[in-house]
Amino acid sequence: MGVTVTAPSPLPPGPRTSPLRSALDLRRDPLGYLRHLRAAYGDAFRVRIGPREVLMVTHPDAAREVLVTQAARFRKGRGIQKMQDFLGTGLLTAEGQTWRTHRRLMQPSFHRAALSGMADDIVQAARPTHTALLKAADSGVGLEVGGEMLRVTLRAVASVLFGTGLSDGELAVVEAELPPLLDHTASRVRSVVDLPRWLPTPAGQRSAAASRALDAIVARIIAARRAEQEAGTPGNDLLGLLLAARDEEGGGLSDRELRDEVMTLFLAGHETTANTLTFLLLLLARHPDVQARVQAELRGVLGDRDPTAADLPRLPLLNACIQETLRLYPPAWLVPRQATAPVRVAGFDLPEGAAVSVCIYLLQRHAAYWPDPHTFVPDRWLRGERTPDAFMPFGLGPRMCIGNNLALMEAGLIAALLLRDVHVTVPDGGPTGLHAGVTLRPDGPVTAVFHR
Ligand code: HEM
Repeated sequence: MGVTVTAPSPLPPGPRTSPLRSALDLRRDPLGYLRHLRAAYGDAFRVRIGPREVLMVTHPDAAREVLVTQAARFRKGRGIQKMQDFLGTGLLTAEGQTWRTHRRLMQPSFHRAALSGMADDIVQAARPTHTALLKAADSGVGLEVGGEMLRVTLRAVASVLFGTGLSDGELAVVEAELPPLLDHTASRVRSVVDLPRWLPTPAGQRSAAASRALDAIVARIIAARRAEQEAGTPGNDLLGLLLAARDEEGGGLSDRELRDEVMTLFLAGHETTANTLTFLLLLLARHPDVQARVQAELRGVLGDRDPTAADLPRLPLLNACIQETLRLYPPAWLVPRQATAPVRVAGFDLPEGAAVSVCIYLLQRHAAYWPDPHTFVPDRWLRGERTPDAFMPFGLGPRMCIGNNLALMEAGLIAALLLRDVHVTVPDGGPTGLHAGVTLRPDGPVTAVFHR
């Protein structure tokens, strides 16, 4: 009987710099450093991030190995696991059977047909921003777009989740309390040294108080909705659908599970979509010719009407601009994993426990897949020159974003409403650098001047 002996693969290539040097390079300019490493070592390379060596993957085939074909041999990276402090066990952080059960229960609520009924709520949630932009246009005063987009997507997620169930006072609490909580969560995810949770740091205490305030609101709404459901009127917002969701045995989500999922959807669906809209406005300001064509498209299809879900497929150029924005600036630019068994990725054998990250940012600018990879060319999508293999802003495989249709609908509706009536310019050109934290965003304020 023959024995097959597989030769051990070489170690992935990577710099021989000291951990300190690597930490400094990563801190100063993470994307520039990773770009430099790819140029020096190829599509898969080794880089030290904090205390760990990580295999960085920037090629679609290797990304598929990690996220699709061998997905069962990975769990989420350590950073994501730290989010459990605030999120509890929601879709983003759950693993194994718990994740499978929740994903199966929640998936139908995120199908396009279920979501299209929420389009009007999204447009209403964007109304205050629309008014703010018109006012800014009339006064000629600059407006910081990044903050405005965070506010509008927070209101949009709140309205999709709760419909009109959130009182104005509660919305104000959510608007005040959620951002610091999300920031604190993001900084815990990024931090290399974990302070114990019981250590009373000011940011920790602030976020614990915020968490309590939000919990009280979510608990009140869940209780009210359960009562309405028992009375036969569950409501068609996302919370109503989640409350009504049942698995094959007739089981649903408990109050605690619903709370964790609601917080997860706030976290996952808020800043990602806001950053997409901020980059979109910045890119259109830098490409006034494209912006003029987008506006002509919007006026042709909408006239003076508000956008609806049915309008979105009739706005090919706007959609192409959103896709091209997501290609150049994927908000979830890095997807980290940890191997739960020995695996082979990009031809390298990795032991159980190895850290692997898919760098969506570099992958979507891969020169073998995208001609002129660093340039904003929305028309490539209209000409059918897109390469679906090398485009994965929402990830791939079983853990792919559950909110992708919602995000595209939300970005499309908000952009259509705003750009129908105003032309955006960024007189100082806007920040040239990127902040690559948990999400990717411009590394400074984007101060826009609007014109009617
Ligand atoms: C442009 C906006 C968005 C982008 C770029 C984005 C991107 C992603 C990516 C790349 C993942 C996969 C992470 C991984 O595999 O580790 C993910 C997961 C997820 N996203 Fe999104 N997302 C966006 C908007 C949303 C929205 C609007 C929601 C819901 C309100 C949402 C909810 C989720 C959830 C719950 C997960 C975890 C899914 C699971 O593990 O089963 N996302 N997102």
